[in-house]
Amino acid sequence: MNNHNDPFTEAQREGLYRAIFERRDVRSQFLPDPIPDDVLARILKAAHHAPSVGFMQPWDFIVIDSLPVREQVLASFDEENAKAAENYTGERKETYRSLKLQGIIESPINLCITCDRSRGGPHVLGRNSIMEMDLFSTCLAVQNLWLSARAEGIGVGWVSILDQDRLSDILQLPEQVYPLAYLCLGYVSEFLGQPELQAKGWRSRLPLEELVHGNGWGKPLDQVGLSEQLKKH
Ligand SMILES: Cc1cc2c(cc1C)N(C[C@H](O)[C@H](O)[C@H](O)COP(=O)(O)O)c1[nH]c(=O)[nH]c(=O)c1N2
Repeated sequence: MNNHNDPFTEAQREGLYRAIFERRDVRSQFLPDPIPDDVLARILKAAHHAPSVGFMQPWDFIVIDSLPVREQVLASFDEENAKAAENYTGERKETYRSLKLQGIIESPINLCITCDRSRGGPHVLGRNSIMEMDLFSTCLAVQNLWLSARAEGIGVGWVSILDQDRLSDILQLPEQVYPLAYLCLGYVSEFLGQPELQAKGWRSRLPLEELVHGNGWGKPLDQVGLSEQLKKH
């Protein structure tokens, strides 16, 4: 029975939280199986239903299955990744080099989600003071896609170790269109139980209770009940 708040049933809530907690960034576990068009259309629709500043909907979705295009993107990754490795030394550098940070060729589909910075004209409701709001909106489309893909059993990996201008050239983006997210999509052999970077000892999830503050940065949380609850999660 629904009340005015129309809460989800317990099973529906569990499904939503399952998508959130079991979503993973996938690089190594892609299977070559194609993603059926109806499934891809569903997750694109989920992305398109993200909130956006002034209902700007600044996103476009570039579906990439061409091997030559993906090889060009991979070449940019290889170059940028070699530069990134130079930020580390010793054991950390070896660990960095051992990490697999993209699945561009192994995944059956790559998807670039872009942000058209001029969509809807120069004055977008809600974007008068902070111009980056269109970029933030597009990130929400990415997250919607990522979560719905998980619910469909499809893994997504975000590849950001790329030269942005080169990516724009490869994808022939117009000047005002920003390549916000380059994603690899595909069915997977498994979803890891924890972030791969944590499993490989790179970095761990921070305790939530250390990240929640009361009435100002670094101030203790006076809400005692909340504080206790956060420690449990
Ligand atoms: C904006 C942005 C950019 C990137 C990522 C994520 C996001 C949000 N991540 C994935 C990232 O490493 C991953 O989300 C975290 O390690 C947490 O793991 P789970 O996503 O929970 O599996 C990521 N991973 C990777 O292998 N190569 C990459 O270039 C990037 N880039």
